[in-house]
Amino acid sequence: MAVYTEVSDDALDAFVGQYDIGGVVSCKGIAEGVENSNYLLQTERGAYILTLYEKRVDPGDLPFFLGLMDHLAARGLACPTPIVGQDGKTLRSLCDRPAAIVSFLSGVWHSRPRPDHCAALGEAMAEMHLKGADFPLRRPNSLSVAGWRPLFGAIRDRADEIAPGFAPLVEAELDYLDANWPADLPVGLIHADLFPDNVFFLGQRGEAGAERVSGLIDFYFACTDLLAYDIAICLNAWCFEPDGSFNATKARYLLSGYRRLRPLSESEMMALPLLARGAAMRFLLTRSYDWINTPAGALVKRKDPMEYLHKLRFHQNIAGPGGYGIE
Ligand SMILES: Nc1ncnc2c1ncn2[C@@H]1O[C@H](COP(=O)(O)OP(=O)(O)OP(=O)(O)O)[C@@H](O)[C@H]1O
Ligand SMILES: N[C@@H](CCO)C(=O)O
Repeated sequence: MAVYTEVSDDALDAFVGQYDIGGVVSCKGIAEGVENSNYLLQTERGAYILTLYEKRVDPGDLPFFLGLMDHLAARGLACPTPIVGQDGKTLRSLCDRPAAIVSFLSGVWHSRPRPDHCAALGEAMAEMHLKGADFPLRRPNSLSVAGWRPLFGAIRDRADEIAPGFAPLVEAELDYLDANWPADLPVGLIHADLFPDNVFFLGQRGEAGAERVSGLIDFYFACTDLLAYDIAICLNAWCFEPDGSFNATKARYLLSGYRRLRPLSESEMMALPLLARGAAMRFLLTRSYDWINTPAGALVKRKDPMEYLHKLRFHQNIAGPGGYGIE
């Protein structure tokens, strides 16, 4: 459970008193997520999400994240809207952490998404890319190719705790990614963490095509980067089965859904295997870092780095976009 910071009743009442959302009815820690402390806040006016920003979020980036959600929500994308306080601000401080309240979105996420969910995800991601195109702020992706080597440097000494032979394997892959990472693909606003738990669906469950995306959440890795890299992250996060096998049908649906709204160039298609290797490396490294560094006693379930080592190996053997079910 991702609650790193406990909030006392008095501190919460004083905090919520700075908004026009009524008094606190209840506030419960949310048993999902690994990055920040999240609470489901029920007030006299309705349901909200209270987030206290923790370790990996740079406070200097918060105006970007909150401004982005505001921008996308104003253009009709289903995403949380930051709530403005009586002082006109969305960002303030609680228990010595930066904190904000955002709107609550209904829906459920699917731990085993079907192909039709992947198609809907593809469309929603393309809609986000299009609606983010005129967002005026920029934020470089600190977890892209230039950030991976320093991240690995921070865990290299304990790399054998992840897997025997982990260090040389990662170093060889980093050399390859550094040498081949594309520089000339379309760039824009990307989510960069669009995993199934960050995409909510509503509608008739169980019936293919009957559910619609009701919300994208967790914009706290959003940045300015290659648009196709966002797709590569999703190929990793949505298209592998629990037994580790790759589901090319899901990949085809995901890419077709995306291309219905935003066509992909030939160069973007050809770059997908490389971008997917990079995306696998990103989550392999952050999960490895967390595996080694999560504080004892934190109410959080660590995510398995080995899942991403397996995915990396899969993409290393893909020659072109045909490997993802498309030509
Ligand atoms: N706006 C929202 N509406 C409804 N539920 C939300 C909202 N924001 C967050 N949640 C709930 O809180 C959980 C954790 O949120 P979030 O994914 O932002 O946390 P996180 O710590 O950044 O996690 P991670 O980066 O691991 O996905 C979500 O799975 C969801 O259940
Ligand atoms: N979605 C990430 C956690 C947040 O970065 C993962 O599954 O590793």
